Amino acid sequence: MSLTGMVALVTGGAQGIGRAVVHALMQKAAKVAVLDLNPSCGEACKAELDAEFGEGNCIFIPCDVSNGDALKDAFQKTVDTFGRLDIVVNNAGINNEKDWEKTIEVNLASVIRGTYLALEHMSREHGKDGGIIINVSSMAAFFHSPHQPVYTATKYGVTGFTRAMADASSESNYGVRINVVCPAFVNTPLLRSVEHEDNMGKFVKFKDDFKSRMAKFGILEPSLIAKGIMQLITDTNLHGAVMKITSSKGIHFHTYEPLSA
Ligand SMILES: NC(=O)C1=CN([C@@H]2O[C@H](COP(=O)(O)OP(=O)(O)OC[C@H]3O[C@@H](n4cnc5c(N)ncnc54)[C@H](O)[C@@H]3O)[C@@H](O)[C@H]2O)C=CC1
Ligand SMILES: CC/C=C\C[C@H](O)/C=C/C=C\C=C\C=C\C(=O)[C@@H](O)C/C=C\CCC(=O)O
Repeated sequence: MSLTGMVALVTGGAQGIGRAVVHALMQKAAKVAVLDLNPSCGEACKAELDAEFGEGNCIFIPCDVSNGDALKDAFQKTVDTFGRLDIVVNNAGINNEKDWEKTIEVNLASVIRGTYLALEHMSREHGKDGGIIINVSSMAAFFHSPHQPVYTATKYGVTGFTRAMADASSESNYGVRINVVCPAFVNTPLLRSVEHEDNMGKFVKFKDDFKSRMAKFGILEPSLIAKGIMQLITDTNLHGAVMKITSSKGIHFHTYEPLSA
């Protein structure tokens, strides 16, 4: 599947996993809207991408995804700028057990909002041509993280919501493929937040245990997660897929037991 001329929107695209996904998309000639809370990272990211791929192929939109109006405006600005929207990666996420309400807002509520906004701009039910949505969960949705109970809850939620929306898309003929990716530990600034009481709250006392888990399970590079997400985007057979990415098994898929009472 060629991405030439397609338009993608990536939340949290200025660093980490999102930055790697943005680069991979532009390598495939997609145009990209980078949404991020961090203006300095965002501007630097855009400057680097303009230098590598030429101007006019990406825009940076300062946006707090937990602000519903700002997120809605950012989607509209993307379509106003590039004329269409084909791919949405709801990637932005935080690790904050101290301000756990914020974690729910960013990691779960904003993914739900981003999915619904994506459907407004891509679904046949809105007279559009279809598209692809990728939501970013975590292996925490399979190996709950005892030191991140709320983060874990949000990632279970993202996985369940995405699977349900994939079924809804099929049954309603939205024309939109919807998949979720569940990475294990990845070498990004987020991972380093386990050291900080501002992020971990009362769970910071377990940081050595957390780091032992990281050592045990291994630490992945953002480029591998981007590779997995590009597979979810370009393989038209993948819909409702739950991709897991771990050091032990690499890119693979979770299969669930058939539904039964
Ligand atoms: N790093 C890891 O070990 C893993 C990360 N993930 C998930 O991958 C996603 C990306 O995480 P990383 O790249 O590791 O984090 P990161 O902290 O390196 O990058 C996240 C980006 O999102 C932005 N962001 C944060 N809050 C935002 C908000 N409210 N609005 C807009 N942008 C916001 C940040 O400014 C940053 O540029 C998250 O959903 C995270 O939960 C999943 C599994 C493992
Ligand atoms: C601050 C960092 C925040 C989040 C990082 C990430 O989202 C959280 C990940 C939580 C758990 C990761 C689990 C990874 C598991 C694996 O890699 C599996 O391959 C382990 C396989 C078997 C383990 C069996 C066992 O020994 O228990």
